Amino acid sequence: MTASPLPVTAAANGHLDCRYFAAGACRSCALLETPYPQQVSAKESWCREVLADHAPGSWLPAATGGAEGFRNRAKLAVGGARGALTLGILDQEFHGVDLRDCGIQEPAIRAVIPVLAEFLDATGLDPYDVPRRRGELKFVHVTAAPSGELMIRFVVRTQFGLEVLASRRERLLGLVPHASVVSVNLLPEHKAALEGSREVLLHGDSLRMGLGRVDLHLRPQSFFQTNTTVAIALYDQVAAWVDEIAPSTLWDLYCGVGGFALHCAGGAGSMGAAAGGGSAGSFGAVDSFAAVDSSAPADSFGVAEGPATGPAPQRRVTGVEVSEQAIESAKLSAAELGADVRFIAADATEFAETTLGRVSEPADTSATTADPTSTSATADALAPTPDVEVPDCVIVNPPRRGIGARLAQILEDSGVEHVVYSSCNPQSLARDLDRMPSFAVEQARVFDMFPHTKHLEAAVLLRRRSAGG
Ligand SMILES: C[S@@+](CC[C@H](N)C(=O)[O-])C[C@H]1O[C@@H](n2cnc3c(N)ncnc32)[C@H](O)[C@@H]1O
Repeated sequence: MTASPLPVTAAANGHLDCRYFAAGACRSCALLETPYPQQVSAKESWCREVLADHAPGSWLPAATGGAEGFRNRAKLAVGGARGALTLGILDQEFHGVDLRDCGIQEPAIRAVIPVLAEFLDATGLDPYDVPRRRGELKFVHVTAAPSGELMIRFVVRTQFGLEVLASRRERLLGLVPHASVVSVNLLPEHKAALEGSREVLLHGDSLRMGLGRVDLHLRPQSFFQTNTTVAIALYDQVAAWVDEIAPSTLWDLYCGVGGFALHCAGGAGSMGAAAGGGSAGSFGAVDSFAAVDSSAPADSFGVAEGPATGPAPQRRVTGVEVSEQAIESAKLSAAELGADVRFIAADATEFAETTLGRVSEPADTSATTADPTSTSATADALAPTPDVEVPDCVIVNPPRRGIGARLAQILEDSGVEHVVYSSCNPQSLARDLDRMPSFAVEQARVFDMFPHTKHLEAAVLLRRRSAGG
């Protein structure tokens, strides 16, 4: 299948018309036929239902960032035939379906897809043929920064594919001069995976994600929230909660490249002053949020609307993340901001257990978030941590599986007063809350990170119940 030269999407009143969807060629946006405001209210209702036993004190209005052009990352399967490649998805027979005009991608991604298709066509490399297990080109991953700069990653099967692409590096940079990072990832195995473990940088090493108050650095294999506008809303909401709590010691577990830790370090507004120049201090993107549920009660925990004034509180912040690369990026961002944040490459559960002390074994010991491969890698990082104290507040933002029984029990048995839990899976969030009965859910908010799908991000603010409360 080849690309259509016709524009295929048009958004009106938050509704996205998509010819790919209408033709049945792509059904990834399963909720596309539901008007966008209804999608959001249905997600809120579902989330309230899933968390009903935990009775949040209040629900803040859902944060949304628009129904079109919101995805900052495309993971495009390469299909078609040599010289006539498709970039998009593979159908059930593994034939390429070209989605270069997909309307949910950020404009910078939509603009570069045809350029990348032409570049790859000119290499003479074959797309990977799944049934025959032959060919070279598997995926192209593109991430767009708010500046329009790009990270482009090619996933290939063999060293040969890598060498062909490396030999055409200059040509690619001529075609896409705003590519800050270009890399090739090797996935030699025949398996349903989007990338392998070996990554070879051809150009640059990290993409600067300018989020307003904080610039984060993103390397090829690190996690980043897929919707930049909504990610900023999430970071600002959590920073507002943390500022209200005013902890002197804060942990950000599963910190990735440091989004929460850096937004919360030193209090809202102080980061801009610390950063000086650049994009610091701009709150432009936050202005575009729509408050979808106007029925939610207003209270003092709003999203920060601008830089706070006055001296920044002294706050000791520690970020913990299993990916060493992500931690390197976080340290770089902290240094640029002049933020005194300690970042540690470690398993979150092991870190908490080592620091807060051993706890009684939870009932279901099978459910653990500890990464079995991380033990030796993190042992050194964890050995002596004399300057890490029991925190007043812990932020957790785990993968879909949640924090699991062990970490939940550690937090339950600790002296930690507040937990902020940001989750992309309300069901694992509810399970983890069941394991922490000492905490009450004070506030909750849905962040529509993934429009047109049933997925969502939910953040809750927890406070330890007072004795007898
Ligand atoms: C949902 S992402 C959140 C990242 C970050 N908070 C952000 O906003 O970008 C989950 C992160 O947890 C990390 N992770 C996965 N398992 C972990 C573990 N056992 N201990 C620490 N970090 C882990 C992943 O590498 C990933 O960066």
